[in-house]
Amino acid sequence: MALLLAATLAAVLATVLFFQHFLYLLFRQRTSPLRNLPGPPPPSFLIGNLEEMHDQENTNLIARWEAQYGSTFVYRGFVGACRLMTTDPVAIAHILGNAYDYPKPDFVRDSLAAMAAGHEGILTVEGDDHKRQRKILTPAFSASHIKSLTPIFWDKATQLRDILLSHADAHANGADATTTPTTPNNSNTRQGNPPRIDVLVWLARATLDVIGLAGFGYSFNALTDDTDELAHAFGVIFSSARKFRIVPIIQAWFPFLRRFNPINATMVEAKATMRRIGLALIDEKRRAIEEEEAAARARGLSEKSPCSPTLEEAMASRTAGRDILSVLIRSNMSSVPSQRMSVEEVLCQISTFLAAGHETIASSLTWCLYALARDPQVQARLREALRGVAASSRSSSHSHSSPYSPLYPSSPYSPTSPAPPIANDDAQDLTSLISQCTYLDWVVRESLRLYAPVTTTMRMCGRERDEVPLSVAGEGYVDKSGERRWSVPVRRGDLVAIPIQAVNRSERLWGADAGVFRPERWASPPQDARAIPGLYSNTLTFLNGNPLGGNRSCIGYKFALIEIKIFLYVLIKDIEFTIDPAMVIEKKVNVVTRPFVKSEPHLGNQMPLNISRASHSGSERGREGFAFSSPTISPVPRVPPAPEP
Ligand code: HEM
Repeated sequence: MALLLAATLAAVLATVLFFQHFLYLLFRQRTSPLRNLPGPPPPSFLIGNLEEMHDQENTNLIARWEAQYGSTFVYRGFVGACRLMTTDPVAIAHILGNAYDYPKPDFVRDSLAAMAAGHEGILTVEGDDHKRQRKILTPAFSASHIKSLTPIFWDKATQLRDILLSHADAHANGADATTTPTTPNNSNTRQGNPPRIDVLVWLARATLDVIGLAGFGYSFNALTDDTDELAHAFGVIFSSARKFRIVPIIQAWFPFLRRFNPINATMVEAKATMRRIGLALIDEKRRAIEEEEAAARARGLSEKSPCSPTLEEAMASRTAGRDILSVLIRSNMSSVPSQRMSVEEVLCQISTFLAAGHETIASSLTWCLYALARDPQVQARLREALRGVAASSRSSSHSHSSPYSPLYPSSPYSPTSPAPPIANDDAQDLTSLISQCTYLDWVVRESLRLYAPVTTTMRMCGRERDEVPLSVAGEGYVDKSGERRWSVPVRRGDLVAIPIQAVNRSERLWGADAGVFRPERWASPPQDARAIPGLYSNTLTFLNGNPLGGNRSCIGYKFALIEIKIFLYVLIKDIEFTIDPAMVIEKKVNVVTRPFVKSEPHLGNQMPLNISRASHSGSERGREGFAFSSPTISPVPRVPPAPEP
């Protein structure tokens, strides 16, 4: 009886608290200064515009709102709560430049933590914890360090190319390509046509292999084997298609309801696997570093700090000591004890890198290949530029000492055999060469502009009150009283959406052809676009930050750019990608943007492209031996393609 009474009281109390919070939200909403901004009417009182927002990548929603309400407006969330959205470069610079005063809202951090990043990883922590972690992680992402990892990128790109070529050749020779041992069950081979390959799945495997080796010295071997338990565990946690569900929206405002989420046994098991392997990796790296240090001391280097160049040089000879996790652990060990990361924090970085460093790059490369398949002229021009790099490299270096050189059309190992040794100075030289290839650079900039893997991010005002400034040269906005304003009043708890993709594609900033894939635009980007406060290339693809106010920009952007360029070089040089013109590709966002075929939603995320061995034209053969790098490339006249999805 007493138990029943207690349960009833608890239920009544919970209901009262629930309604009290609900009333508070309604009151907050009625008094919000954001109510005075223009914006689209909410189709639903309960969930505002959230359902439309969920599918915005395919409907051009934000561009339509921007055209109708200007660059700064509000849309509605749960129970009509105003959320500020702006494509105004000055407003975005203010919010990103004061990142610690505009943290990620709790519900975003919770969903990132659940996705893979954990609650103590750099993607989810805020304030001083973030500053401390970022400082320790920074050396692992320096340009010179990432360059030392490039042999891994070359190996994996070449291994992928060989798998795809063996598939294309088997098909050309009349064999049933689906029987190729290394082919996952995702090809659709039609007689007479080049084989259709789901490039998304292959790129996901290759980039997982890269982050495994470069990130932690861990071999997933995903290109040749899909049985690795860590890869499986990660796949479960970072699960695929996301439907619009109302429960997480309500949980965002009533966090205690999250306790009632059903326990998913597969997920629990996957998290336990990630933790077990992560702890083993940390332990292994730490012991290796301690042994290295002991060996260095024994050689008379004991007075040097663990990060001194001499010791770095000594360690650099071992691939095992070069991965990001090793550098992070070394940097952690040499920090002041009070500033070090705990084991739990280091563990969270492993899953963060897996999530942030693999799906994003697979998505970028997939969309880039798609754009190139839809525009054969750009693809041909890129191939010609890349073959020019190869020719120029051959003419400048007569011998490549490694048993495997990425330059040569066919590597001497088969896709199923173990990867060759990674130590490869040639790989670093060639990386420097392709970094100077102007047309490759334009293609990468353009595809990262048009297909930013992360399309929107969310921030919350942490200041009691603030005025978000807008561009004085811009139009501002007209408030409900008819007055034009150039700043937006916000208060603690107000949500701000940063529409990365919409800014990257804004016609106001990029001109009327903003939605078209046109690498030549990078010869002279429009003046208005130069105001976008992006870390890279006047786009928001990698966001931006400010070391004083908080730097939440992508720490891995140099890693990403080099990996993307190397993969494009290796693949495009030898493989021609085409797409069935009747196929409609749409997007689905689950943290990163993935494609699916509109008529085949039951097949989930995929990007089916046709592949064949690229031929060498006479003019390309004639170019061999000539320097390729010309800072100005005259635009090729071509029919403007249709806007991209
Ligand atoms: C094309 C590839 C990539 C894109 C487009 C990308 C994009 C982004 C974006 C937009 C953010 C900010 C997220 C937010 O605050 O809401 C971010 C943060 C981050 N990225 Fe990347 N990323 C890429 C590759 C990588 C790689 C390769 C790594 C690591 C190996 C990485 C590691 C991180 C980390 C650790 C953060 C959190 C930084 C912080 O909060 O201080 N990313 N990335």
